[in-house]
Amino acid sequence: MPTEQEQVTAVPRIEVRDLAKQFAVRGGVREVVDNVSFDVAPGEFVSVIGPSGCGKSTMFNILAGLETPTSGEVRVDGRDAIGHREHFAYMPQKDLLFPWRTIAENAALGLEVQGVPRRKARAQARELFPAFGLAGFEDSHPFELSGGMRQRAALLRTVVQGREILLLDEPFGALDSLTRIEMQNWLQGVWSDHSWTAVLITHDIREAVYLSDRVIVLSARPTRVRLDVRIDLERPRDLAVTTSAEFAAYEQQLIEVLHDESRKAFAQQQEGLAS
Ligand SMILES: Nc1ncnc2c1ncn2[C@@H]1O[C@H](COP(=O)(O)OP(=O)(O)OP(=O)(O)O)[C@@H](O)[C@H]1O
Repeated sequence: MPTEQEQVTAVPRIEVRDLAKQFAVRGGVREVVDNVSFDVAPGEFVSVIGPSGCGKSTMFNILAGLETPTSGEVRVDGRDAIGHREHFAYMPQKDLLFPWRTIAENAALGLEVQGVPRRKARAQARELFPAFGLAGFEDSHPFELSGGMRQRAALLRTVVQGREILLLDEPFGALDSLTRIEMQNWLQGVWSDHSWTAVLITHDIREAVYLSDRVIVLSARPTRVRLDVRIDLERPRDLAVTTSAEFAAYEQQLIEVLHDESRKAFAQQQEGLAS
């Protein structure tokens, strides 16, 4: 455990400062992100929740270097990261594996694109198969795997490229509830084994509390940080913690704020429809 002094002086892994994003739309501009600021410490697991359409994916695209902000800063390990794509291992909602490639071939693809020779890339990817629960499936094709396994293979493909900050955009949204719980437990395990820093977008408050050190609630559009809550539940966590009074209190606090913002977002959408 770092000392209190080390925690105070450590450079945050990710610094987001006064981030704003507007899109040009017919008849004007659409303000989507409005002065969002937060830090993520090295090794921290932070979840981001917010009403539908508030700007979560836009913010993630800026972090991932896929979109440039209108103003504000993103720094990774103290350095400007705007427009840089190399820092983040991205786990999307859909696995995006190539159906005609084997899992090992899919997993090595990112390395091969970076110029690593094919044999070396595949050997490097294969080393991670056991930790990702994929041992024995190296030569299978995506259609032979379950949804959860395909998601793990997609994450393996980005992690093997040495990107140690995970950006997880609702990665379990399409999975059935039992597989989802298995994946949450698996993610908790690999996250702590590898000391990754992780930022997760989710609509599931229970998932956010269960996995996170902190949960950030974003407001309705244009989005701002409405609440930033530290989750002080002991780790490692197991399912029993989800029935505790502390867990329920966190859920309640987050649900109230999220519902308040969702009502505003819904009203905005109604106004938009009426105008
Ligand atoms: N390229 C674009 N041009 C114009 N508007 C955009 C563009 N990209 C996103 N938006 C708008 O920005 C807003 C936020 O979209 P975004 O996808 O970031 O929200 P979200 O919080 O991720 O939504 P959800 O929770 O439903 O996935 C939406 O109103 C969307 O229409």
